[in-house]
Amino acid sequence: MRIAFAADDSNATTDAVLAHLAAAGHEVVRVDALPWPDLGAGVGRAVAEGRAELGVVMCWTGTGTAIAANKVPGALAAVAWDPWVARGARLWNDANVLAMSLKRLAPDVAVEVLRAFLETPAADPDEAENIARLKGLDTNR
Ligand SMILES: O=C(CO)[C@H](O)[C@H](O)COP(=O)(O)O
Repeated sequence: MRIAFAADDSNATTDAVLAHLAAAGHEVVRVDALPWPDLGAGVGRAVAEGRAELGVVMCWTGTGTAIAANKVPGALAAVAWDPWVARGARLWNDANVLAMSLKRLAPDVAVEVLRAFLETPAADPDEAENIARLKGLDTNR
């Protein structure tokens, strides 16, 4: 799968995420933009324009890059800090960008969260109406 990735810092957690993406055979599309609003929006655009199927953004908290990605119509970014939340973001929200804190998640936890996000299929059919409403908000701004 093609995964757009950007982070505004690097440490053992970002290294573990990138190592997992490579080991799992994903093609990583690096978005080299700074500061964090630009990198979040850059990953959002990469996904919304079809240059990547999913995106991963990482900043100190995960929140700023998620907010920035969510400014791009077609990008649905979710902050996740454990695998259950990451699975829910895919199943119930159809999220296509995962945002994680590079400061607060240990490397092994970040990889578990990432795996849950990547391995969960998008959108439970029971949520179709809610997800359509969510996507409709893009055009109602
Ligand atoms: O978590 C973040 C945004 O939500 C940033 O990573 C944090 O604020 C540091 O950014 P900068 O070094 O550009 O001031």
